[in-house]
Amino acid sequence: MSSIATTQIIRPARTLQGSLTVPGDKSISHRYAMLAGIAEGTSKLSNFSTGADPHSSLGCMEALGATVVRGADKTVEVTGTAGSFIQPAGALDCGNSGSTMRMLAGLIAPHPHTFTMIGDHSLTMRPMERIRKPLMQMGAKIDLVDGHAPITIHGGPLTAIDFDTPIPSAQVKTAVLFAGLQAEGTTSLSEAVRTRDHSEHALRAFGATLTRTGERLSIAGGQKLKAIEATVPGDLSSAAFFLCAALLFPDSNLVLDSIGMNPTRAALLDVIVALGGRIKVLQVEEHHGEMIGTIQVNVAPGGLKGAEISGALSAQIIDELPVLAAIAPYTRDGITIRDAKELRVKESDRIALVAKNLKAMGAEFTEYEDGLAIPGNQKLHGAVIDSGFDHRIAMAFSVAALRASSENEIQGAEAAAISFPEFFTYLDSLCQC
Ligand SMILES: O=C(O)C1=C[C@@H](OP(=O)(O)O)[C@@H](O)[C@H](O)C1
Ligand SMILES: C=C(OP(=O)(O)O)C(=O)O
Repeated sequence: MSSIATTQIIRPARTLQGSLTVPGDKSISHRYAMLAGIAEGTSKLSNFSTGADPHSSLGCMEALGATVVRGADKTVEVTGTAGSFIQPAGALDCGNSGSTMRMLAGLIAPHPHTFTMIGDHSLTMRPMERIRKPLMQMGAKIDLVDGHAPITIHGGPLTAIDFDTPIPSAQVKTAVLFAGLQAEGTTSLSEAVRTRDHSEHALRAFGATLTRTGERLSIAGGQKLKAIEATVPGDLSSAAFFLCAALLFPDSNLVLDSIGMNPTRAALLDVIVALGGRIKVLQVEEHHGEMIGTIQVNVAPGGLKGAEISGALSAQIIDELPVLAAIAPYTRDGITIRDAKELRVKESDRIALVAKNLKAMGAEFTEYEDGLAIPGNQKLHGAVIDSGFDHRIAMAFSVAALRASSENEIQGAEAAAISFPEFFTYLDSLCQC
């Protein structure tokens, strides 16, 4: 994050009421931006994410020869390169976005150019060997610096592989699928944990054929993509902050419309119900394979219970774990999170930062290498919160602050703009003091 540091004061609230339309899903926006950039024709994307990260992907597509027109009302038109990226004039700047760097690496590796991919300080600390390995197996020549960006890709023809993803990562899966789309032969892969399947839906929407046999996904190389018109569903990972905030007040009532409810992304809703939240699905429809719905959330009369989150579930709600940890002290039985070591290599070490900020607010907890155990029934006080310039930490602790006994100061609050620039405005309008 390079913008000017800002601090937000969050005061304790009494309730949360109202309805909300969150901006377009970050994961889907990345994929539509990239596939539109390689497709033939002009894709018209509505409700594109307002977060800085998917705009990093758009910027990279422009550098690779696509034309991008950003409309006023969250519409983006991308005229693609019909399968041929150009040699970019400079480095591809992925900003703060792991998704951009990892997924784009697979998309560009088959092209006969030399690419350099760079990112900000946080992105430069994140592991990139995980994409180098399968892409190298396909024949790509990729240089990293000690396992990290800057990444240099000496692009050229790739051949198909059979790949078993060792870590649950939709970004790695996507890098392999995007490379496989352009490789010689049929690439297949299987995942130990089934991660978000937006890439599979997006590839099909742009005209590619993908097959699934049991847990194995296959994609034949040499397929050409065609532009689409699409509306990006609202981002459930952004909505998560408001869903969890609503759980903190017995008389809250929140309606979320046009929200993405893809089953591989929606496990948070099951956790909320297990915790004692009530979710009513008011309407649901499908668009390009993605479920979009309207939901209403409030708290059941018994209040919030507790939850144990581990195994595949931790991978499926990895981005929502910080906010669940932040509300854990206010539950009755607490929340335990295990098998979430990946949190340590996100935009920050999210386990360490959650621990630091819970401690600052006076909470008790146990920190593990792969998670946290946070007892319930605790009273938290105001503190200075260190976001670590990590968007999800800034927003998670803004939610924790709503039930503290005094105001909290969120330092590095501008990080929210990475995925959800409107977050503080919406929080202000929905919360009643
Ligand atoms: O595919 C995606 O859009 C994402 C996958 C997850 O990362 P990993 O693939 O590293 O698990 C997630 O944390 C990230 O916010 C977005
Ligand atoms: C981890 C995240 O994103 P990325 O990996 O794309 O930086 C996130 O948004 O929480």
